[in-house]
Amino acid sequence: MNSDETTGHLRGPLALLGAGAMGSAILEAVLAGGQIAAADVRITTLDPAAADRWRERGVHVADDNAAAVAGARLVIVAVKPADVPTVLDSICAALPTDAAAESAQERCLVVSIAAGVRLATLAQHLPPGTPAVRVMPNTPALIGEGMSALSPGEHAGERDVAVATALLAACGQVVVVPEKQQDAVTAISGSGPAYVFAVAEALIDAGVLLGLPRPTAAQLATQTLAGAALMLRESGQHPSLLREQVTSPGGTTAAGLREFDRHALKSTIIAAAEAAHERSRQLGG
Ligand SMILES: NC(=O)C1=CN([C@@H]2O[C@H](COP(=O)(O)OP(=O)(O)OC[C@H]3O[C@@H](n4cnc5c(N)ncnc54)[C@H](OP(=O)(O)O)[C@@H]3O)[C@@H](O)[C@H]2O)C=CC1
Ligand SMILES: O=C(O)[C@@H]1CCC=N1
Repeated sequence: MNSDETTGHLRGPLALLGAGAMGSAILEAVLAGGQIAAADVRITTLDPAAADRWRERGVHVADDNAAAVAGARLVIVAVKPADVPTVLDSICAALPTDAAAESAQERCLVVSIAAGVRLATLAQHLPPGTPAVRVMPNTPALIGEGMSALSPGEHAGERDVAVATALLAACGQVVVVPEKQQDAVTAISGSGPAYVFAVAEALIDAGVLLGLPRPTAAQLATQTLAGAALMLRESGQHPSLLREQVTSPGGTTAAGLREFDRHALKSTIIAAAEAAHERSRQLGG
């Protein structure tokens, strides 16, 4: 197997195909958590500056995707959804075939984080029997505060799920969901950080409009979002209850929240999630 069940350490080599925003965030988290050593990681990138930065960190930058995955025990596919079939086709010959992977030690688990791309599509472009897991992570993985939902494919066993879970636990919280829920997950936690950052931007701009210096507005908005999010998580209370505690009778919050209702904020957020859900379905073809 490719994870130590007692320590959660991953056994390399690990290949990361697509060291962009999300792939890099996962790699940073796994390296920071000590789940794997940099020397056990291979990446591919066309960006010479990024290649130099990773090399300085001790990560091996392979010449191409096939070279990166040769002998790997864990492959993370983090390219754009449309590029997944081509990338898988390019590594197929470098992966163990079902017959060749005689022991669990030799199995190579493929983890795809591509939005919308279904397990059936992964299977079509991988050697028969290759264990695969579909995952939807999010960028707070970079600081170990991510949310990942994973769905195991037909050939992924308990040990493969344990390996994927060990990988993603370095990034934050992990849940296992049926694949049919992945488009909804993408709409909520995958895209969710962007919704929150958009709210942060609006709150900062509002502070500036009301006369605050921008750095002060940014500090107030950032700590308010962080504090509220932590309170929500740590109290376990329903958000409506926490909102009521802020809303003094006849006070400022009620006046502000009335504008949320007037401009249909809740419907807007639901519509945004529905649009993201639909886009995830489209990306899956
Ligand atoms: N960003 C996010 O919050 C999340 C993203 N995802 C998923 O992660 C995947 C990547 O998204 P994101 O990180 O945002 O996108 P990026 O564009 O930042 O990353 C994609 C990376 O893949 C590289 N790449 C392109 N073609 C190849 C190839 N043939 N071989 C190896 N690398 C290649 C790109 O290099 P170059 O730029 O040089 O073309 C780029 O570095 C997507 O499938 C997305 O759905 C999932 C959850 C959240
Ligand atoms: O925007 C996207 O398509 C990716 C998937 C979820 C977050 N970012």
